[in-house]
Amino acid sequence: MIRVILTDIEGTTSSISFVHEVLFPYARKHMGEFVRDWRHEDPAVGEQLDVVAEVSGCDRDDIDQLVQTLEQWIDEDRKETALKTLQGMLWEQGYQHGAFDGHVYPDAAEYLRFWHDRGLRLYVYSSGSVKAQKLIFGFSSEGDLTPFFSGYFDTSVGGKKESASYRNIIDRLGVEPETVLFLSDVDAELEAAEAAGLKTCWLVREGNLPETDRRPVARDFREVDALLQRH
Ligand SMILES: CSCCC(=O)C(=O)COP(=O)(O)O
Ligand SMILES: [Mg+2]
Repeated sequence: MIRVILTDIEGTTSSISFVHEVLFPYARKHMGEFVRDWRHEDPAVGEQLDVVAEVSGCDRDDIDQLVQTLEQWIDEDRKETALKTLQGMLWEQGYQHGAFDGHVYPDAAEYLRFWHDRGLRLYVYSSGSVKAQKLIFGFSSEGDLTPFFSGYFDTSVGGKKESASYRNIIDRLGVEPETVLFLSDVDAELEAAEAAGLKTCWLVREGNLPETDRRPVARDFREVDALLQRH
């Protein structure tokens, strides 16, 4: 019996194109100005720059090199926690200034509400920081969806392709792994979740459905709901 839904964002609740064509370019454009303006004002920015220097081996005092590293990480779609934390901070300005709304598929919004109202507990697990997760759902094209979520997990629990991360989440939720359904568009994330004992469903929002009997596949959250009815 599924009691908890744990969902990915990019490619699952939200389009890949919104993340790659709106959020990442905004971060790429504003990163330099953001870290230069805020590194002395906000200790949290300085802390993340310490981590960037440590991970990359850059000189902590060379702000140009640090910015260049962050821009390169954005181009490479690196899931570095420090980058993701800084992105969350600067996207806040974009959402607040109305530069964009968070894209959420209408079917995702509809069924998140429906599952919440039916008593399922909903959580997010994304490489985007918890702040970025709350922003995309709080400023979403479908309205404020944050009241439906009971909690958020980012890469501070571990990478999404590592099964230990899912075991961490299960420990924190205090539930049996087989009562949790993890939704994602990435095969390797689903495999890691399955190795930790979670149930999974593969979201394929675009293109042909893969031929697989390894796990259920759904085009949208309506099809996920049909799967839930069978559990
Ligand atoms: C929280 S919106 C930004 C998403 C993001 O930065 C990202 O890397 C997407 O990762 P996901 O784990 O949601 O596929
Ligand atoms: Mg994804």
